Amino acid sequence: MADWEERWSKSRNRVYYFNRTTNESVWEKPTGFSGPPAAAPEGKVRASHLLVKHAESRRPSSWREQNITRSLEEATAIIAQHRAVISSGEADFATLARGNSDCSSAKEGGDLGWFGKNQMQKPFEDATFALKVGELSEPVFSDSGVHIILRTG
Ligand SMILES: O=C(O)CN(Cc1ccccc1)C(=O)c1nc(-c2ccccc2)[nH]c1C(=O)O
Repeated sequence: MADWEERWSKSRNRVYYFNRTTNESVWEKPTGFSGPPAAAPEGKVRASHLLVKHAESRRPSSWREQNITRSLEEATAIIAQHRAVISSGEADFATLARGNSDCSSAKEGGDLGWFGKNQMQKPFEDATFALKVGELSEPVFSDSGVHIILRTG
């Protein structure tokens, strides 16, 4: 198990796991993986996010809810509540994102992998690049909805 290492797939723009002993590559994190994180690709950051959509979102629909009607104000209050729970250590980011994020990345605990400039919406990019690794953003507003972002790499 200790032979696994995290690597970066440029073609798929996401991490994968390589076993140095068996030369096997897998997309899913092997259970018990505790190797060093992939080295940061030049000029890129890694982040997870929790997205709460609202009626004015560009696409007010998600895996969680077919037709999202909450208001921007309600979404902001929900995001603030999630932020408080994460900041208090009551729940971990990935667990909360997995169950509550309106983004398809919820399935990965909110992980978006590594990305560089000009890949994400500007408010999202600016907020992420302003974070230190391990830091949690304030609520961020984009065309998708309201986010909290955890910079992880
Ligand atoms: O799917 C759409 O038409 C609207 N989008 C994607 C989107 C939203 C704005 C601009 C470009 C693409 C979203 O609503 C969306 N945005 C995100 C997103 C936003 C910022 C960073 C990462 C993901 N996820 C989703 C999603 O459904 O899963």
